Amino acid sequence: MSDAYIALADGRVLEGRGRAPGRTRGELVFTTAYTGYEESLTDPSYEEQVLTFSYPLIGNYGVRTERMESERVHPTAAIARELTDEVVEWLADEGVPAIDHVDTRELVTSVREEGAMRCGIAVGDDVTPEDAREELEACEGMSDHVDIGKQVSVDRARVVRAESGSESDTQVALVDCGVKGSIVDSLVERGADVHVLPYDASIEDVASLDPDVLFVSNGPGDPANFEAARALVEYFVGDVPVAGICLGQQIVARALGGDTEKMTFGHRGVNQPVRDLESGQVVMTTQNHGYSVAEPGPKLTVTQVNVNDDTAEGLENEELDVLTRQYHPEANPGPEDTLGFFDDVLAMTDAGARRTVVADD
Ligand SMILES: NC(=O)CC[C@H](N)C(=O)O
Repeated sequence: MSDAYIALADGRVLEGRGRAPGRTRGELVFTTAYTGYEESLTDPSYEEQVLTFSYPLIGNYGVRTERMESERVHPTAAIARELTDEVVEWLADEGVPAIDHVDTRELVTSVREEGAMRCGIAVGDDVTPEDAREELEACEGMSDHVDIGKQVSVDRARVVRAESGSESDTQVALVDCGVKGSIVDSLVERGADVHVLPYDASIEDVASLDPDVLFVSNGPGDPANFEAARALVEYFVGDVPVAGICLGQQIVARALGGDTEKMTFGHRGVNQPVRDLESGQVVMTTQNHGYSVAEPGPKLTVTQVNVNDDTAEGLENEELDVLTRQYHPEANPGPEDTLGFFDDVLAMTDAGARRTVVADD
């Protein structure tokens, strides 16, 4: 008898070793990241997903709060070949079921062949395969989580200032659809004040800030379920520079007449190659997404593509001041090739343009 079961939507039930107890469900996905498990486990984009690590040994560096991207663990469960006791303790404290001694190669190849799939998890001394199957039956598809933004966004607006007590000449209105802390940090470190707004902020909420940039964050689920953020982009584009990361890119594309689609198993890892179409340069990027921009629409140009599958990694409209990335330029975890994105975003603001003129003189 095992004490941990994973019931897959394809009908199979896998056994493992129970490390942290509980029953749950979610969309089964995998990351190939070999570093940054604290960042991944606290990335709000993993809400409602069961995260399998393809790297076999997770937890070697302990549990470091300074590496966390939010205040809690977001995947509903964690699976690895081997989890350290320290990571297991953290997950157990957070009430997040954890399983190891699983053949993660089998899980990963199943997801690779059949796509991200719903699964049910049951961990504990007296659980049965039937418990995991019950969880699976109750599991909704990712697109059915129509108000997933509410689960991960701030309840009310808050501001993070570059310098406490004084106002920066760059005010960013950041729509928090489940933002990673290091995205806010990346903007603040570059001198911007960041107003973190709820995912369903209104046009009036944004207008009252008179922002220099409208920034749509990363986040979980289907971009089609973020109607309020889409409406903000549609309203402000052309008057205010617009930027977005990951879910943000998808929302911006949808707002400007483009379309998104679900990928088979997505991109999750820290070595996804991306080519810039103008320079030809390839950079290594961190990624975590299951949807992609299938159609950029009439106003956006695809400026960067994924080398593996040609999906859109960067969108731009220079005249309208729109700049987005599908990958995670904040690189937490991951290679830092792409941090310049934040400089490029801030260069779209009036203050940024003034700085460029001074630098050019
Ligand atoms: N990291 C993200 O922002 C993920 C975006 C979206 N939820 C997707 O899976 O494609």
